[in-house]
Amino acid sequence: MTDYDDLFAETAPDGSVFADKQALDPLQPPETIRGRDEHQRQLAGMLNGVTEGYLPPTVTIHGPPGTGKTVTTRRVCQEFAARHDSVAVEYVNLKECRSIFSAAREIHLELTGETVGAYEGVDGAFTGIWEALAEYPAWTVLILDEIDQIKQDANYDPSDFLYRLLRGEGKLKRDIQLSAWLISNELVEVDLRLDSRVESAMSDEAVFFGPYGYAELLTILSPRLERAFSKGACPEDVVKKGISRAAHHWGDIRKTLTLFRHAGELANERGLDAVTVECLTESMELTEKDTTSEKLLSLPAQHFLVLLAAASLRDQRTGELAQPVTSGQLHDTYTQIASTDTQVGERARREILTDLETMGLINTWMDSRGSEGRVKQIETTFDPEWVSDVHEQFIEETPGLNTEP
Ligand SMILES: Nc1ncnc2c1ncn2[C@@H]1O[C@H](COP(=O)(O)OP(=O)(O)OP(=O)(O)O)[C@@H](O)[C@H]1O
Repeated sequence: MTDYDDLFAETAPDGSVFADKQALDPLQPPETIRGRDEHQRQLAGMLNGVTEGYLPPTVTIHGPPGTGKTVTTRRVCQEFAARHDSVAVEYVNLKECRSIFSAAREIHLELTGETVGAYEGVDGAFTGIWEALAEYPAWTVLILDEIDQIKQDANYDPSDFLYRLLRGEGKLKRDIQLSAWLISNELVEVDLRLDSRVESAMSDEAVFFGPYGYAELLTILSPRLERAFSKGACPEDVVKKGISRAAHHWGDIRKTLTLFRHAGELANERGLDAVTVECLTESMELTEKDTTSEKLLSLPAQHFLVLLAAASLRDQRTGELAQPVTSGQLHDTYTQIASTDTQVGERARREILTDLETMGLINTWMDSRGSEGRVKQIETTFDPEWVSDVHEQFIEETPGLNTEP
């Protein structure tokens, strides 16, 4: 029988470097938005358009992961709405939405609390959304996070989707203005000129969030690190070194928080009183692998298969994974690993490669091969073994996906 006193005593943290580990959780909302003053000014300026009777129909907030797009946008909008009765803000995360219908259904659910049946279709969802908005204040900002996910629907066209969403206001008896704020890693090009009421020059605005630099990461992280670690357990030189490396390699706050969490865990495992530069160096690799694996596991199935094909070819002599691979080699490997009923054509694969490059997972370039002409080369931006490492888990989490061993 288990002796629980012993069990809990043995597993209790002993002399941990952490005082409040939760402070390193990226999901923890920060008390204050730091290091994004210019962006907050830009967003506030747009919201203040309300006082002049104008909000842009769409605003694209774009930039690489972990650069504070969501947290800054939500905070500025909420604070503005709290000061203006005529303004409402709604936030919808579309990260699970792989189709136009699921996106429309998610927005409907957020605004009404009710689920739209599949039989009601996209039109039914839009109608429900507009019925709900009829009860809203004169100005509504609808924040649509991770809108790039809908791209997986081959019929998705951002201009058409937003046109359908925004033009609904014309159907209302009373005047209400809807402004869609789109958060995405890429710039979403929206052209609402289909609608003669919207002047193209005024139709959309874009705000870019670049990777964080050293000074910004330091201002954002200092209070969190102070809370997270016991006094003296994360010395100043380690903090500076960690932040400098994180700024140089990523500029991503989420990865930087993970970097310090792993470094602290390594220090604990080794019975140290404080995090050392060695812990940090090892944590860099762990963090890179962790965050990349997470990204790989959230890829759409075909994207994963194409990446797997780019990272599965072994050098016959050394047994090492071959990098880079040519597009011809990728094609051969892809047709071997993807079962016939799941394979997509060459054009779709080319588009997927472009997506993977935008996501920062691969680099591609053209090489001149004399008589063979120009050949496309493809290389992963990380250790290619990591794709095989998550292969099994990916299959388990993706029902219906068949791959050959
Ligand atoms: N300027 C900031 N001030 C304070 N905390 C921040 C700031 N930027 C980011 N954070 C912290 O980092 C977390 C992640 O930021 P956020 O989700 O806004 O990034 P993002 O750019 O939207 O990322 P993604 O594109 O991956 O969704 C936030 O929940 C917050 O805890």
